[in-house]
Amino acid sequence: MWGVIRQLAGFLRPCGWRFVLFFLTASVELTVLALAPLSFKFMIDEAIDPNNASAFWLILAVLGIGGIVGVGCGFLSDRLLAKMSAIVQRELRLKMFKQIQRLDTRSEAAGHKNEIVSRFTLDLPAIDGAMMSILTIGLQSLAVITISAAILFTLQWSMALIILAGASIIYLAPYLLGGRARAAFADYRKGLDGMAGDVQESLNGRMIIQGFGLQATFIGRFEARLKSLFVSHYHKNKMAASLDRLPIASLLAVNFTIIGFGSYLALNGHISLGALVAFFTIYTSMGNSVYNLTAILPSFASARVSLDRLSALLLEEEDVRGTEVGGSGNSGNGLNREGRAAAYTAGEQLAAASAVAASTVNTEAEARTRYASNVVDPGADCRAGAQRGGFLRSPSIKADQLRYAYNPGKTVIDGISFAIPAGTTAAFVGPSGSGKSTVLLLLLGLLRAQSGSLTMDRERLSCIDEELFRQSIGVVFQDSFLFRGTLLYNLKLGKPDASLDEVIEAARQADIHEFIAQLPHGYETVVEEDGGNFSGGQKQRIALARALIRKPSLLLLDEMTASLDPLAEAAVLKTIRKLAGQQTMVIVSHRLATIAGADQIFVLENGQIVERGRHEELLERNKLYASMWARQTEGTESRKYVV
Ligand SMILES: Nc1ncnc2c1ncn2[C@@H]1O[C@H](COP(=O)(O)OP(=O)(O)OP(=O)(O)O)[C@@H](O)[C@H]1O
Repeated sequence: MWGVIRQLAGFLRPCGWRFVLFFLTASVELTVLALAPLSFKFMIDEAIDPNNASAFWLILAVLGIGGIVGVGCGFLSDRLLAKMSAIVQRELRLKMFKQIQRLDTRSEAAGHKNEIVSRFTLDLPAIDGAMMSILTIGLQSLAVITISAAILFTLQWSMALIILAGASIIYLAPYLLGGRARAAFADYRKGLDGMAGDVQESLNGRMIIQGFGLQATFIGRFEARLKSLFVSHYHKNKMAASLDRLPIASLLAVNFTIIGFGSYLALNGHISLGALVAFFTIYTSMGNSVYNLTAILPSFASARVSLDRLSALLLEEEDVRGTEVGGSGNSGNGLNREGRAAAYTAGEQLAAASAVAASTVNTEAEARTRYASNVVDPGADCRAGAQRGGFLRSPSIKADQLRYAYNPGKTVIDGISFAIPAGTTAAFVGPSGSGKSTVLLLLLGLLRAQSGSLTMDRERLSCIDEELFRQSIGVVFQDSFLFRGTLLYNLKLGKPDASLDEVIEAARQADIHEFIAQLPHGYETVVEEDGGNFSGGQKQRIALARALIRKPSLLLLDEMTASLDPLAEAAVLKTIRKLAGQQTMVIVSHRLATIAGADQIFVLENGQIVERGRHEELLERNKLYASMWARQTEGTESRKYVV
């Protein structure tokens, strides 16, 4: 519980003066609330019993003024709390969103999209709920209990002692159940993630499900999911109810003891009637507070699980960066410096991630750190006064003994070396899984080689400012994702300050302007989810225009014609051919017709370059490339639409 409170307190840091003011106003309100029952003692013993009217009015006036001040402070603290909750959620949402932007594109965490989404929809609200509970019910109850306990001790110490002993018993059950409750909450949350994944998958794949008549299979699978979710749901509810019920039972036992013992003391003249009434009133409000505290325990257990899940994602990010830190140097490395700093801040804020998360995450973290310690530091000796910005002209590229493995022991890029002169077109081809896309991600700086060096214009990639570097390159992936918004919005993502003329010029270059111009809403046409209102070829050309609008000095194309029909492919290739020679271009493709006109072709097999040269040279060599070409052109007319 203290771990959760500590972490939540850390989140409140951005609230600054608001938190201090909240604490002050809440303290005034709570002191008034806790002292109010004492007025009964004074009213009975000082006013009613001795029949003293002036004491009566004085006590009433103090009570009234105290009430007004207390309520006023209460209103103010409510407003402050509302603002603080909104601030904390805004900060956490932003932090998480930033983390997602930095996630290694191929990391395991990035693959679990539903779990990431549920961090926003389930975990952040759970954390908000716990924070609100602590700052309202929790704070109020604690203040009332502390002040009441002090008053009770001054009124009658032996009864106060019994009450405190009773209060400890009330917390015993939740304490003992805590671990199991946490496990039950985590299990249920995981089940919900799985269910969300099923729903999303069945929506995404509905064409295949319906086309293959798989509805019954998927309903069956969902029923199986619901069956296990039912068990974890029931278990979670049972634990939450036990956390609720056991304290009530203990409270009743303590009540019984207090009523009996208090009345016995009054009966024998050990305490006054006023003191007895005050005692019971104070005890009742204290009992309520004790109960209220126990009632928020389930939200603690839930918040604990949510904090663990948040930490796991943030630490996952830190791990990935950790590999990069090892892999790309430290102080001299401009790339991702800001990202690492942010990851560290986030890591610090959630540093005290619970033992549960820490144990699972750390095992992997340790493995990665050990792995990363073997990594060469290519960023350690950036040239003094080196060009740190983006490229003004097309860069030359040189790779020397590049080596990369996603997982320790499984090398995917196995010591490759190549040189691509400025302004030329190079292609990486090879069988599926040979490492083509990995090379592209290395060139993009989205992955960092564990050893070897990669230079652009003789400057190490790790020395080049990441932001400026990305601004100078254009990239088109096989999945040419279009975002929600208009076509204009999607095209301008490549260059937010582009004028309409620039947009049209890029669209013309990508051979998509004519098509857009004849749409009823032209560039203002709204893109449906997943670009559903455009064909694959149209999406590819829109994506190409998005890349071209920034006039990139380096253009990277990853399997961009793989999912196109021959006609669409021919159109896109015509566009690419026009672009050849204008900038350095790297194309990754397993369709050789796409790249046959490239200045250099590198043939990858099992992460190694096994052949290199121009199309004709490779055909003459009559090895892997030639056999791939023969297989792809077998029975078809030789494809002419080459780069
Ligand atoms: N995130 C990842 N984690 C672990 N291994 C990965 C990951 N991504 C790719 N790999 C592995 O790395 C190897 C190279 O993958 P890559 O995607 O670079 O190949 P490719 O030549 O582009 O394949 P394809 O033509 O099928 O797209 C493959 O064996 C693949 O299974």
